[in-house]
Amino acid sequence: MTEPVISLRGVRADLGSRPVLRGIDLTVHRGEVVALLGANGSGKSTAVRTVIGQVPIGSGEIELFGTPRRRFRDWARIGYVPQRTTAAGGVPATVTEVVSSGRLSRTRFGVFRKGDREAVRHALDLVGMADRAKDNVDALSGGQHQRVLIARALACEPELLIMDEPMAGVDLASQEVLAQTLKNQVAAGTTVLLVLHELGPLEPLIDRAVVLRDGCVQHDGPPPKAVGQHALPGHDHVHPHAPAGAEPMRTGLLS
Ligand SMILES: Nc1ncnc2c1ncn2[C@@H]1O[C@H](COP(=O)(O)OP(=O)(O)OP(=O)(O)O)[C@@H](O)[C@H]1O
Repeated sequence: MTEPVISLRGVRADLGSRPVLRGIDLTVHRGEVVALLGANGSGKSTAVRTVIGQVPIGSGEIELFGTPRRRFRDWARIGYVPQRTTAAGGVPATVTEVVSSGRLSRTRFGVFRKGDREAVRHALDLVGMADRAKDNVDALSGGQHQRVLIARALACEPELLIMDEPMAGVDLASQEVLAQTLKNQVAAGTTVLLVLHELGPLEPLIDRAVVLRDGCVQHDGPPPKAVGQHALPGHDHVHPHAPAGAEPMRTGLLS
């Protein structure tokens, strides 16, 4: 087994007065692709948000690349794709501007050099959006927005990719592009933690599934076969996101 890239031990977290994570153990080793599954409200998003420091933990320990999270500073090693939101995004920006924001952590004092601009172009190529580089993100479909968010995460050439429901509300063509992009990343050695509500087209890539139920780990092992997570006991997921083909969603791209 390779060394742990993400390690959560006994992690508890409350949101408001509600205990949302009730003692989670989760380890992702270098090179692994782990799917975090579970019903709506089981704590999947909260778990990944504790990993990247967006949700404080009440107790337990989190390590990133073997370093306690509170001392971890090397955020350029991690690409994060947040859960899509239907809330209005606000700031007008081009596709290149959004993807460039993902490269900032690799620059010195925010100054873009040739290599940085090339990395941004390459990230856009990877998700098949190079021809939309100058477009305003408001002009994109939901699936294209998601490709841009993934390009933003790839722009820093991360060793670890954390994605919260990357396929949610994404049209079939974009799903195929994203699955292929992810496959290439995994082949190149990137470690991946994905929140999913079903395995879908990513199923062949998944090494291990961790299923949450009411803030606890219910299963940690081989992914449920072929049928996806819907076959698991206790599954009652109603997906909250807009269907494919709906009006372009605003994703809060710059937040
Ligand atoms: N800011 C908040 N304040 C209070 N409760 C919250 C907050 N955010 C989330 N919750 C609650 O915490 C629980 C876990 O939410 P979380 O988003 O982690 O679940 P999830 O498994 O990712 O669900 P989904 O599949 O719907 O995205 C839910 O019951 C949710 O209502």
